[in-house]
Amino acid sequence: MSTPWIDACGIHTFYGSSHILHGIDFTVGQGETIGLMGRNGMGKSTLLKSLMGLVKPRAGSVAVAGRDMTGKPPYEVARLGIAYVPEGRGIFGNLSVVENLQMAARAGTRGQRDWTYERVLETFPRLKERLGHGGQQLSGGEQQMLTIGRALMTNPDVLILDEATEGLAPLIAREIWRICSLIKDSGISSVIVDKNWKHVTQITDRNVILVKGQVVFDGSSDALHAEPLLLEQYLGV
Ligand SMILES: Nc1ncnc2c1ncn2[C@@H]1O[C@H](COP(=O)(O)OP(=O)(O)OP(=O)(O)O)[C@@H](O)[C@H]1O
Repeated sequence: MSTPWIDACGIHTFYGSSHILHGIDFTVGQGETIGLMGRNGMGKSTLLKSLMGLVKPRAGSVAVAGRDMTGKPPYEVARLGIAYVPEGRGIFGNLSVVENLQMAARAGTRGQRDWTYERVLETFPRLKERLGHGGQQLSGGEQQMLTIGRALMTNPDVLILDEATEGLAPLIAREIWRICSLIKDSGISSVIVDKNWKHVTQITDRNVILVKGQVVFDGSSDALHAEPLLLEQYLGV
């Protein structure tokens, strides 16, 4: 089997004395699209931050592309091809759409430049109409498109999307799901956190559910659909 892009073992993460993640194993294989689910406060964002080096796990290890990155800073993790779109986004509001995209441009870890400025604009027609606008003039949905577009400009191997469609109008959310499918088809691995399990499982190969900082389910979308009681018990649907 090829080396996974991300391979985390036995992660324990704390905020002060609060023990949030209790020994999580989490892998992202090459070309895999993974849904990370669970109710509010179960530790999804904390897991993503632990993978990215934004929060330092107290125990366990994180390998990226076969290299031990445990405790390494976020920019080093990002340089190994992991693009992270945090909850609540984080574009540069005082820069235009063009500037936000162009400042992110770089080749990927294998020199790939599949995602060019032109391709990103083709993928996000709405952004194309707003090139000169400042980041802060965009709607929430457009800001989310811009953050995803910016992440793609780095030609990542893995795209991590926290709360992919949170707070977006249904039509815009649908557009984000369309883009997630395109990203999957392009061969980029992704980890998608979203409340809408129906949309998530339509495009994911594998789904991981967290309850109180532990993995309670790790399986295919078909396996999850076949167990409606799990959905009710773990996701409250
Ligand atoms: N910076 C922090 N300091 C202290 N506690 C925190 C911090 N960030 C999160 N927590 C707590 O850690 C737990 C897990 O939070 P986390 O954000 O990882 O959950 P989540 O599954 O992503 O949920 P949500 O969908 O609400 O973001 C929660 O109890 C939360 O209150």
